[in-house]
Amino acid sequence: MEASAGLVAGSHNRNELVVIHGHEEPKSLKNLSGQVCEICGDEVGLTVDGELFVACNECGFPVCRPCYEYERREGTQLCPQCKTRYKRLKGSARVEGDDDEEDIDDIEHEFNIDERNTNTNIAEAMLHGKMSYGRGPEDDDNAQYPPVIAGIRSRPVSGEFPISNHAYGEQMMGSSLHKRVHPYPVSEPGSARWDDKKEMGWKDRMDDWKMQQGNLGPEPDDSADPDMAIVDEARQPLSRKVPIASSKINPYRMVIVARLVILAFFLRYRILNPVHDAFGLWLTSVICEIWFAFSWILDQFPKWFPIDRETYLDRLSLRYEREGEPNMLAPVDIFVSTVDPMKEPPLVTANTVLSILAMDYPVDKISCYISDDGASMCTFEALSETAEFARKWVPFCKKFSIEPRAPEMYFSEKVDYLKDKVQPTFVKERRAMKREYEEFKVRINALVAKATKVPLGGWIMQDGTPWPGNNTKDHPGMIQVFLGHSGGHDVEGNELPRLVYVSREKRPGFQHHKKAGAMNALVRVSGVLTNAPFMLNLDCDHYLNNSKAVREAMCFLMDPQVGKKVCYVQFPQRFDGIDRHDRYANRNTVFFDINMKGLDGIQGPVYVGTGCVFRRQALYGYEPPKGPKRPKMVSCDCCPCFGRRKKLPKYSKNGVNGEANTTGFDDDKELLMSQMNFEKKFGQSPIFVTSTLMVEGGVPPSSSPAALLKEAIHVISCGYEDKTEWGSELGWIYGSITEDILTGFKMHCRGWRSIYCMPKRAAFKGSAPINLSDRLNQVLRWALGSVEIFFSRHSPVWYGYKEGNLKWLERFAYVNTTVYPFTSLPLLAYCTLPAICLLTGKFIMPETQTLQSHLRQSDDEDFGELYAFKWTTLLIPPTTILVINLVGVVAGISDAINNGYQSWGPLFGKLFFAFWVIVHLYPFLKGLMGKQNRTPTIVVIWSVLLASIFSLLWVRIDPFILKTKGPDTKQCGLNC
Ligand SMILES: O=c1ccn([C@@H]2O[C@H](COP(=O)(O)OP(=O)(O)O[C@H]3O[C@H](CO)[C@@H](O)[C@H](O)[C@H]3O)[C@@H](O)[C@H]2O)c(=O)[nH]1
Ligand SMILES: [Mn+2]
Ligand SMILES: [Zn+2]
Ligand SMILES: [Zn+2]
Repeated sequence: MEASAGLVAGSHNRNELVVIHGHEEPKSLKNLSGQVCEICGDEVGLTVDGELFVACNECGFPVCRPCYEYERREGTQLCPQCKTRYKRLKGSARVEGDDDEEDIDDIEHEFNIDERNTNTNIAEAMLHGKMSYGRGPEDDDNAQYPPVIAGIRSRPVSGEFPISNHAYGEQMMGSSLHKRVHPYPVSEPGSARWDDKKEMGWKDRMDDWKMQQGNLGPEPDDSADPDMAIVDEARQPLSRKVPIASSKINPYRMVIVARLVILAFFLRYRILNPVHDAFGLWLTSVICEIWFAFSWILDQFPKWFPIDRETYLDRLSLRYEREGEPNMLAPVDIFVSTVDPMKEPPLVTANTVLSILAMDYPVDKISCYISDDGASMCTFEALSETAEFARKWVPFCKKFSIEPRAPEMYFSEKVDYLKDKVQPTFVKERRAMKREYEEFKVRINALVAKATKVPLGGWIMQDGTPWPGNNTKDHPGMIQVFLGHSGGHDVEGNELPRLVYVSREKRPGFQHHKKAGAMNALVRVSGVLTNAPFMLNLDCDHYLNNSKAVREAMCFLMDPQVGKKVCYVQFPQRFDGIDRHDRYANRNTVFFDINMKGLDGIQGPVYVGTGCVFRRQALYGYEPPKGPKRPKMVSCDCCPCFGRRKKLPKYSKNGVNGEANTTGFDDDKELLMSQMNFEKKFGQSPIFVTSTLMVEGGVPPSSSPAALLKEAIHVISCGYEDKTEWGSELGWIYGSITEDILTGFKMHCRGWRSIYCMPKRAAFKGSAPINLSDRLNQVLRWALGSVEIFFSRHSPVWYGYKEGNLKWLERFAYVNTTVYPFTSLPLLAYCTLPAICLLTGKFIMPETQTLQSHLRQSDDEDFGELYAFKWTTLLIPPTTILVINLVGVVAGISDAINNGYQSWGPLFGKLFFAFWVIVHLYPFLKGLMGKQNRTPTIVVIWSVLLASIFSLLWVRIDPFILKTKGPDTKQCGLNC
């Protein structure tokens, strides 16, 4: 336990827990066994009878008793080698799910009950901490969350509040001098496995290259040449576009075209053949069909050029993290938004924050800003606890390069000790850390439990002063800086990233613009405090699942060739805890795996509100740099602003034409004028305005931390945005509850491009609404947001033609995202039509006889032959569908007859849909049957053939059948 001593310092209640897991064998016996445990490296030890302890009777894989107990209790419950389920051995505690009774003798039952009781009170309470997602398998659905308040550390609130410079110090100024260069752990054992291949690829090539050199000459010159190879490698592009193979995409394109042609003919026919005795029905249906056709086109065409991308993290590191030189990776400010601690549990937010603080990036270059729109003391205190816990958690993550770095998810994943064992102390430290985390959870849950009843007179902070946010709708702005350069180090003495709590001022009568407003407040606070050139935006329930995600983004944003025109890098939204069937379509597969890739091939993916790394300059309403892709070196060390002026053409209305003024400030008046202009746009904060001029980021060296904090409070005051361009041209754009679409749209209109980045290991993961009403609410909200945009001045239908920067396919996509909710109306109408038809006996299609005569007419036309060919081919799909459905109906009914009464229920639903389709195709069927001699035989043959193939395939792969029938047969096999 010495190795983890540092990690557990200051904790409590450990005694009981240690006993549970502790080694109990007397020392003398222990030394006798000699065999080493393959999990922890300790001796396996002997049993009470003096025999060697054997955990697995199947293969005898050496595992010591504590490891065995732990595995049974909280691990995989399997032997790491042969994967046989561990049996319960003499003297070991019962574990939920134990069904192997054979090895248990009765004498031990009493003992087990006792031990179980002592275990439950703390360990189980901790395991079952309140967490609405990512539950480990040890949590069952009815788990009660006892409000365990015992053992809560009394923790002094650090520094004064709301403005505290306690945790602040001089890190603002000294940010360019890196105290600790944190090299990218290329060769660290166990460093994230998912991209080892890429790393190895490069290393292999280096080795190959060295080998070749060695073979060529007797004495390879190993001083200069490998360096040259590294330099060459570092010069290579940081990412690559991987076009989708044309063999893959062309069939898809052909289908689009084919459908388009069919659609055209279909509509032509529908329009030219009104049904006179049911004109209203006909008109309604035709209008609906035209709308469906239109929205289908809007949806299809932006998918025309999908692309994939590949990143080279090793080159990024070679280029910007040279050994012996300061780390040149760009700083990143991370924004996390949260509102209501009851709906967005602090433990979830804490996990997000911990995953951010532990990310694989130089610590002095990341700052995490939490926006608390709920002004909740619970969130604040939880964050303070989180900062404290991060001191242990962050070094643990980095030491063992674990993934993911959100503890809840990490501990809910099982470890395979044979594969994952990287360092001898890992197993023990992991267990110690798990315990630490469980204690942390108890503390957070206690805070939440406390927060449910507001005391009379409001909340009081630990130092006795009232919480400034007691009135959530009327309170001052609050900022607290945790961690960071002088704010405390981790348990190993290393620096930690800055963590900043921000709650913007709220006053009655001021619009706060929800998330967009919160984000804009963070843009300004971070501009004043750290001013990183890039910022990552996350919802509080989206944790970092891939510790290298920001590096992935930097492969695009910092690329000298493609980077300068990239406004943001969007990652797909992935979710935990979705049921296997994705009942509520949370996964949005088509959107995130097809549409977004398609957009990436045009002008870039839309911004989806979370999991996105922005270029700060793009949020400031600037246009991308024009001209050659490779930028000229414009940098100026003497002052913060003038290296920048060249790139400010949009803000040069008053004659500040950058092109002429690259060399520096030649005119003080001009400077003053532009300063005034800037304040009109950015608001009355000289410090913030100056920060906007620094392309490479950083804060002016002259400013004191105290002054900066004062200014930060100023820029989050509620009147700050009055008469500025915030929300209309700058930052997150207001005017819709789906602010994300608008924000990205504005950037694309200015000519920026965005990038879609899909690393193999999902970059971020969120928790999706897992109950129907939440999900419906969310979908409704998104739909309303889209409609808002559609009718606003920013509607993609009419906005942004003047500049001509928005590519037309990209515009299509944006129109589609704002117009799709309208589809619900014609869809509703269209679905009602069949019922109306059934009731009235009328139909939206003319009599089938008309259809046939009509077709003969067209034979006389110029392209008659082509048309006739199409006609026969076009008959195949509907005939196929018809036959499949008929087959389905027959099969379904006969199946139900065989299986008896209870299987009729689900059948009716299916029959309904089959009939639905058949009903739709009924006129068509009548047409086929009525004029049997006229139906080309080939059509019938093909259709029956296709239908039987599909039916067979369907029967074979239907997961429903597999699922329900599997266990049944097995059970039968056991019982009979
Ligand atoms: O006044 C508010 C309201 C919301 N939020 C935050 O905004 C985020 C999104 O809000 P939520 O209610 O969770 O909406 P969702 O529908 O779950 O979010 C999706 O849809 C939103 C609107 O399109 C996007 O902004 C989100 O990033 C995206 O995940 C959350 O982090 C909230 O904490 C605030 O900061 N202040
Ligand atoms: Mn959400
Ligand atoms: Zn062991
Ligand atoms: Zn085994």
